[in-house]
Amino acid sequence: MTTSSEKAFLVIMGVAGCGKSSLGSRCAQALGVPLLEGDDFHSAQSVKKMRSGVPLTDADRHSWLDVLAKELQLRLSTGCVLTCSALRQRYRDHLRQAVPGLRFVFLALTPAQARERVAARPAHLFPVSLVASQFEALEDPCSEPGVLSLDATASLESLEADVVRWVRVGEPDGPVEVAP
Ligand SMILES: Nc1ncnc2c1ncn2[C@@H]1O[C@H](COP(=O)(O)OP(=O)(O)O)[C@@H](O)[C@H]1O
Ligand SMILES: O=C(O)[C@H](O)[C@@H](O)[C@H](O)[C@H](O)COP(=O)(O)O
Repeated sequence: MTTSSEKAFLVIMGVAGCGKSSLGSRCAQALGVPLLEGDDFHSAQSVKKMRSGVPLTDADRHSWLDVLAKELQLRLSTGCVLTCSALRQRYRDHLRQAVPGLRFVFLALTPAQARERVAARPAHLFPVSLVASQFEALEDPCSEPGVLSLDATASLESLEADVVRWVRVGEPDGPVEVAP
């Protein structure tokens, strides 16, 4: 349970287009904690790679996660909501090392739904051709502790309400699935 003296620390995770930024900003506001947009911390080289349709490697993501871990540690006294793809378990563990007990909200959707959403925002750095590689990298976090798995196609209002309830009311042992 998160009490008023204990600040919320959450990562909103999932593939490109799942709604991390949209839900993250709402949750940060609702929970009264700062928002950290993980994409703002990619290196120029990684941004260039993604823009040109080349998926990031573990090594690209390792240095990015190092930066994000430091940014999380700078917010230990305030809590925060971080948006970060965090596709593999080792990436999530990297962030957990910075903030023990860090919680993850996983926005689940199908490859077709992700492609449709990414294709609808052509000015964005992430091309639709890379969506398949996101699903290849994705390791389902549902067996890990402190994970709330949500249907990314639910309304943002209901997703926000589910997250706020989870943070404020507490979590049972193990992952939680909330129906849309
Ligand atoms: N729950 C939702 N229902 C409908 N559309 C959504 C939802 N969440 C996000 N979107 C839309 O999907 C697209 C991708 O959302 P975004 O928040 O940028 O995802 P991400 O940060 O994971 O790439 C945006 O056009 C956004 O408006
Ligand atoms: O690990 C990765 O491959 C990247 O983090 C990747 O997921 C990308 O940065 C975003 O997903 C694109 O930006 P959006 O998340 O805003 O779509």
